[in-house]
Amino acid sequence: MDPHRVLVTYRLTTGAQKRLEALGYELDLAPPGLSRTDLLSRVRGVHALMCIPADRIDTELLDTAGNSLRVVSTNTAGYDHIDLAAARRRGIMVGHTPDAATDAVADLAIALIIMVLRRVPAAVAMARTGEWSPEHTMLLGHQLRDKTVGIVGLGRIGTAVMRRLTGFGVRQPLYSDRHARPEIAMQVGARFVDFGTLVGKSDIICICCTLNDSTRHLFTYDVFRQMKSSAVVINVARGDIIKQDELVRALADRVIAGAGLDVMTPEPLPADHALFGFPNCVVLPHVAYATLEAREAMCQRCIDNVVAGLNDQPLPYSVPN
Ligand SMILES: O=CC(=O)O
Repeated sequence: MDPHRVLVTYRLTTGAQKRLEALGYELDLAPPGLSRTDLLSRVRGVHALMCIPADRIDTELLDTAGNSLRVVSTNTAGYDHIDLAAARRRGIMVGHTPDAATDAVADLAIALIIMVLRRVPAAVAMARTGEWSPEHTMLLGHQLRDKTVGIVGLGRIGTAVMRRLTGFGVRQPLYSDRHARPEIAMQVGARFVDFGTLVGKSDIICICCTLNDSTRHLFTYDVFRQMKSSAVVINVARGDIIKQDELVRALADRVIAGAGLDVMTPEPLPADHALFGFPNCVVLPHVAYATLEAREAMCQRCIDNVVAGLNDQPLPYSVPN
């Protein structure tokens, strides 16, 4: 029997690549940054596709891949770039890499909170120019103690963010979600509230939920207006959870005090985008998952899914039904 064909659209870690090469598949290790046209041409006839969010996995792609395709394995926890219903209709298994980057993302969420509250980018810029004096009113920010943090989405990442926050002396954290999660909430001492309450009461709102029809554009100008004017919003989930133009307006109108974004729309964000013009808005290039440890775990899980799927086994990290 011919070997299974596997297309990989991103750069694997050295360890993961060696493992994949040893599995005897016919590999197409595509150069990163594959155009849609190249993706469509390379996906034809493959049995497994290892992909990232830049690759839109829709009907067109699945049709182009054809009947051979058995597994789509995304190297991410999020899978909003995959048309799950279309994959299901074709009997294609879909896997992701949950929990591999939880610690990395939670660490970066804390970093973003502190960067915004303590005006770290402005401080770094000031140190570089040497234009600072030892007076005591320079770049005053806010500390975390006694602040109310609201987490939108108490999944793995939201919980990991809350665990980290307890050491900072924050007030009892709030969370909103599709439903209460009493067991997890008890572990981290969080209180379930409706979204409106969370928005109105929080000093720091950290978006950790998945992107789906109910969370797309959840944060509008109207929602920003319900926040305290001293509040900041952090997004380590997906850009489309915020109506980005309305965030720009809210920052311009000083409706909120700042934002820290690891995700945005589109990615990369054009260099002349308005969000880069606000000193109180920290924008990072979607690097929350970017630690060596997380990356290795993600690549290995992505391969685990392919190996299982091509052996007609259930995927160890299947997307939820
Ligand atoms: O964005 C990264 C992920 O979904 O893992």
